[in-house]
Amino acid sequence: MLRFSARVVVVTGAGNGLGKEYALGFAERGASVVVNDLGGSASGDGNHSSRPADEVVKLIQSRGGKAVADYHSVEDGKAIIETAIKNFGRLDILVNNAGILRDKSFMNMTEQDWDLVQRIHLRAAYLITHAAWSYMRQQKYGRIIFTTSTSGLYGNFGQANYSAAKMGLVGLSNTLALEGAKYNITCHAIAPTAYSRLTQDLLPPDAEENLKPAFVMPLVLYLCHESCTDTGSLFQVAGGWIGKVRLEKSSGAMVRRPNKPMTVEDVRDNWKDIISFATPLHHSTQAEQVTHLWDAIRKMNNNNNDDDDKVLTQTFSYTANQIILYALSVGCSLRQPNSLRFLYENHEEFSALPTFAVIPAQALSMNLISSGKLGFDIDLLRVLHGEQYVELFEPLPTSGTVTLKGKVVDVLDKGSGAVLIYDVEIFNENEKLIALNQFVIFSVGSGGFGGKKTSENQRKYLPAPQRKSDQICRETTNIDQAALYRLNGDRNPLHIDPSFASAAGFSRPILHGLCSFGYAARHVLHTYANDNPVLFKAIKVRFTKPVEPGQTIETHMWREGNRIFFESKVPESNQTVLTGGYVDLHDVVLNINTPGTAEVRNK
Ligand SMILES: CCCCCCC[C@@H](O)CC(=O)SCCNC(=O)CCNC(=O)[C@H](O)C(C)(C)COP(=O)(O)OP(=O)(O)OC[C@H]1O[C@@H](n2cnc3c(N)ncnc32)[C@H](O)[C@@H]1OP(=O)(O)O
Repeated sequence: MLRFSARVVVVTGAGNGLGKEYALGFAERGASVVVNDLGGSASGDGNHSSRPADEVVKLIQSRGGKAVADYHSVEDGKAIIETAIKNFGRLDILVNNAGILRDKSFMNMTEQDWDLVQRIHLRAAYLITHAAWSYMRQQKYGRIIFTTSTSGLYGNFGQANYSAAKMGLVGLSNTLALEGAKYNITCHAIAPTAYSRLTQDLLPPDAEENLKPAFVMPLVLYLCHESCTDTGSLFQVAGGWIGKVRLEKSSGAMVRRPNKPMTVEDVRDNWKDIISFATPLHHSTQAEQVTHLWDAIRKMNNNNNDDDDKVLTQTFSYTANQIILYALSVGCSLRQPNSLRFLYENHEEFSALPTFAVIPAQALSMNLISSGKLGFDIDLLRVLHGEQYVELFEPLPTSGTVTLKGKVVDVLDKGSGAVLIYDVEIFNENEKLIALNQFVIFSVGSGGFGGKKTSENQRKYLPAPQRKSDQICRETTNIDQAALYRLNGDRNPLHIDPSFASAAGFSRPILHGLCSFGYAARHVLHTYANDNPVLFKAIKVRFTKPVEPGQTIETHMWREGNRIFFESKVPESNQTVLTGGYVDLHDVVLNINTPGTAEVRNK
């Protein structure tokens, strides 16, 4: 049982409804409670009375609990906090609950209606929280709840003043969560719906039974318990249902073009992308949204290099056939029910596997070698695929013509070899950037030329967490896997010709790195996204050892939020072949209920 012994709680507006329920709940679990209530009317007009607060205090005391009444207006926030300090010597929890309504259509709303609601909800929450803050900071502990409303989140006719004040509280809670973090002060906003004197005229007849304040109280108590260290969240809660609410942003569009004036027509022409939620973004911190913005600006500015003779541009056309061939070549099979969408062009959700993005990009790689833009000659006998990064900005089209722009990012001297890093961007028919690839190619024995050793432009691979993997997916490749995969366009003889493979130092032809990459990506997508390609955002991996066709790829996965770390092993050789891998998802949809269960789909 979660207890609040030795904790001191202030609940504002605790004479009735939700506030009363919170006060009773805290007291029952051992807290000392300041029951604040001015005893005013729902509109804030008329006389005040000490009765509501006194009755709640009496009820608590009759049940053996500890409580004192406080009759100050929430506008006297400091005085309410002093009641807690004077009576109980400290303050741990503040529940901002008091409120009034002055509902009127916006047309008829007076300045007084507006100001009073702002004062009681927003300004008073500032005043009382500010008074509590210094105590909480000093003792390095605090739990704060702000009461927002679905009227603010979704709007509500006749509540312009209330909606505005309630959304103000969400912003206040978000920022205080950040400022309080290092002092162990957590802040949350809740949007409750409950039957009370404030809402009785607005709710349907069966609301009293189904929307009891008692169905909101347990969430507030849990958020205020010392064991709950989450902070900065917004919850909707009513009738026993609780859900977290977050902001969602469309993936949007960079409508500005390098060195061109930005016009109204640019906005009109990109409107579909600006408002499309096909691949929504969820930024949980300011830093995430700033990074996203600057990435978009940087990408746009980089496109300025169109005339740069280092950029290789070409188009690539494909049909559903290539989408299906690719899916088959990285292990998709009708044995897996969810794979039909990748294998059948008439399936209603026919889609490209997200890692299909490497196929157009690979076509450009081959031309890069012959274009002279590398600045040096490549010997296919020496090159091995070293690392790969793919990021999608929207799902790949299932047919059409895309434009590719490839550019060498850096050449590194690694001693035992040279490392070539190049980016390939993919644009759709509307010239929108839809995918980014970064290839890292290792040229064995070409190092020692005195070049730089690292590049800040190289996408970093990331080590897996130091714990046993959360999930494992295992699949055996076919002896003809490379023979099939090469039909996608990478006709490097290393993958089919025994004498070429032998000259390159291998006992037999090896699998394309991008083929094992496709398998591992499928494993993650299957396990954490229910094979839904729309949830895919980005992937990075390093190829550490070759895989031979016919061997098994066993992918170990660790989930950290929406990032899935992974490594792949080949049990037959007992070697780790892919390391430092991660897949970023827009959202996680777990496919396997029991953590750690191996999903075996041997052919
Ligand atoms: C434009 C051209 C287009 C051509 C496209 C053709 C693409 C395809 O057809 C080719 C393929 O698909 S090949 C198949 C897939 N790849 C493989 O099998 C490679 C497996 N990896 C290896 O064998 C070794 O890691 C190996 C050999 C890569 C490196 O091993 P070592 O030499 O033992 O290196 P090590 O001593 O471990 O490290 C030395 C420095 O190199 C860095 N490094 C290591 N592995 C790397 C890798 N995979 N990618 C990038 N860098 C890598 C290390 O970090 C180290 O650098 P530092 O000293 O700075 O830490």
